[in-house]
Amino acid sequence: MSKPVKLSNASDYEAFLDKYDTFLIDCDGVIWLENIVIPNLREVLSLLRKKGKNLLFVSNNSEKSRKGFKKKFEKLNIEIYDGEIFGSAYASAYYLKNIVKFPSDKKVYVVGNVGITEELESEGIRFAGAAEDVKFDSTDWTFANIKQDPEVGAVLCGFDININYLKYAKAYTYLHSNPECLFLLTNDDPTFPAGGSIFPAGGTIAAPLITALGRNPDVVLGKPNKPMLDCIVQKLSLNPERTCMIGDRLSTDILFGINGNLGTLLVLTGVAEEKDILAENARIIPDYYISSLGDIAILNT
Ligand SMILES: O=C(O)[C@H](O)[C@H](O)COP(=O)(O)O
Ligand SMILES: [Mg+2]
Repeated sequence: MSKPVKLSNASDYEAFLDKYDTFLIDCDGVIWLENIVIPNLREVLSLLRKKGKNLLFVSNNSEKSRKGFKKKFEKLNIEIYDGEIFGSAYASAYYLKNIVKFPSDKKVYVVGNVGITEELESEGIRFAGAAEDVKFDSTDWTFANIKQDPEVGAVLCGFDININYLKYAKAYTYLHSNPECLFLLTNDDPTFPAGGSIFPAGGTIAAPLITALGRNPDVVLGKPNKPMLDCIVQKLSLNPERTCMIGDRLSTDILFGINGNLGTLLVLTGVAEEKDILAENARIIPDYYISSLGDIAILNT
């Protein structure tokens, strides 16, 4: 397997940028770590814009809708425009509406937060669960109180900071009692970087359901999976040869780029480390890697 090329000086950066017109840029671990912007990232993004590059921010983070992401970009003072964000919550809503053609008389039961429900709303898809099942009194708990909504035709599971047993119990009953009920995950990342460490990510939330049901989800939307790429390709006309995926995780971002025949650049500011790609048994290898996307800012001087 060929070794990745390390980008480490101004001429490497120039040659790399010249190869591509469009950059699909991951967020957590590339642009920011939680609420801390990676050093010099703003400058690099404005350099890419000055060079006329197309930018699309492609994140598996389902906590935020496009609206929520836009607010975060603005709060962190990072330039952003409508149509430049594609998150896994939006991919899920887009997929249900345009690929599944989810019936308007059905609802999606959501194990997740406002990012998912805002995107379902934006695509006109009805839902249950999410915020309405956050608070319940466990002292009065009885399984007899788990009532099924007959309109639920899919369960969509993403990152959920308010996950609880009630949500699992409801999601399970929909999926167990109705083999037609679709089981979707926004993404299946095992971990994500934040606060100087890594933490369980959106992909861990569905694990109890998978165990209880004894089956995997029907579709996982986020990177590296094809549905996310199909949704992006259906919306924008991309020339894979002139498009590069930039990310911090091999099993999602870099594999996504490889699966889509895109160029790939791994940054070392998030989950993956240099040893992961240089090891003899490394399986997912980017075309390029760089310590930080912020390093490219030296081209501004
Ligand atoms: O499950 C999650 O929420 C993800 O691990 C995470 O936030 C990934 O976001 P990305 O790196 O794709 O922006
Ligand atoms: Mg990331």
